[in-house]
Amino acid sequence: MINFIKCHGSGNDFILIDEIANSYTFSEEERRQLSVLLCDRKNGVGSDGILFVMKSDVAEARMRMFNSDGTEAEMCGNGLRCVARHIIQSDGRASIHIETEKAVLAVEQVEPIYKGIDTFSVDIEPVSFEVETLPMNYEKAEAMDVEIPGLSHDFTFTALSVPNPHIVTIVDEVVQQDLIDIGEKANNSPSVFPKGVNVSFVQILGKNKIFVQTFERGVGLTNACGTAMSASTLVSTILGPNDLETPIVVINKGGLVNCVVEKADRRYKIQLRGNATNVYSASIDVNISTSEWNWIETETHHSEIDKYEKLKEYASSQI
Ligand SMILES: N[C@@H](CCC[C@H](N)C(=O)O)C(=O)O
Repeated sequence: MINFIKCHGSGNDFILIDEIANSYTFSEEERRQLSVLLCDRKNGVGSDGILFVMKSDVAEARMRMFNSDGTEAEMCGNGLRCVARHIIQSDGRASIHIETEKAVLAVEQVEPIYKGIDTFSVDIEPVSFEVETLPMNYEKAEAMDVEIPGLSHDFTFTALSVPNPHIVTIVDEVVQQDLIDIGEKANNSPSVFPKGVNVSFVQILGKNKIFVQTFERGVGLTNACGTAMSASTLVSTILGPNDLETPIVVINKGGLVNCVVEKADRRYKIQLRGNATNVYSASIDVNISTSEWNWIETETHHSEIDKYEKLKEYASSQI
């Protein structure tokens, strides 16, 4: 039997499995198989990924994030807010640390970004523009606002890791089919992106206000991607009209978040602030070896869902 919480950050939805509270001990292969089985939107529970909450020797907890195709990501910004909420609400402290694959990150509960929405802030770092950190094979050490050979002649991209890999382009209008085409091409170009890449289109809506949509590595088109919105805020601060140290409103298909970019010496740090909404809690019976599973029990969190709908309505009125 597996207990989990179905949650989302900006409509980027996850199955959160607390391995500590439930004393689960999955093998690496089981985590991969569970992700493919349960994230499937047709025959599974349906989600963009699984968040495994594990013990940490250096922080209050450790987060591991698996995409719906079973690959593991270095980081997940929307997922980290959901894990932050989960640990903060059981721990009782409003400000803690969570270990991720590349860094131990500060997370905290902050002022609501919209009325009635419990809001969590997570640090997104380390940030690097060196192409080898994605990794990306390119003729120069950095790829800043350039055409990427083989991808498209119509768009210029900036490559960065936060620390998962991203390429970001600023467009006049987001054309979803272009994003899908480029996302698929980039993720089928191992000679350029040996570990794949998240691809984002950014539309500048005004000063300190952007719209972002992302084709995620290991998933495809999602409602929102937290690390992508952070990377897009940084790129549109360097190349566009956004201010440093100011909450940038980032509208997405699933709602909105705020991102704040800080610069110290030549290093950037981004804070991502937004919802972490629990949709339902569930128990399922799973046989990983036969890929069979059944619902045992679910409890829907109606009032959270209703409050989030209001934020979503407001966000879509802002595009
Ligand atoms: N949606 C996530 C990122 C999930 C991982 C990504 N698909 C990758 O493989 O890097 C977020 O909110 O950051």
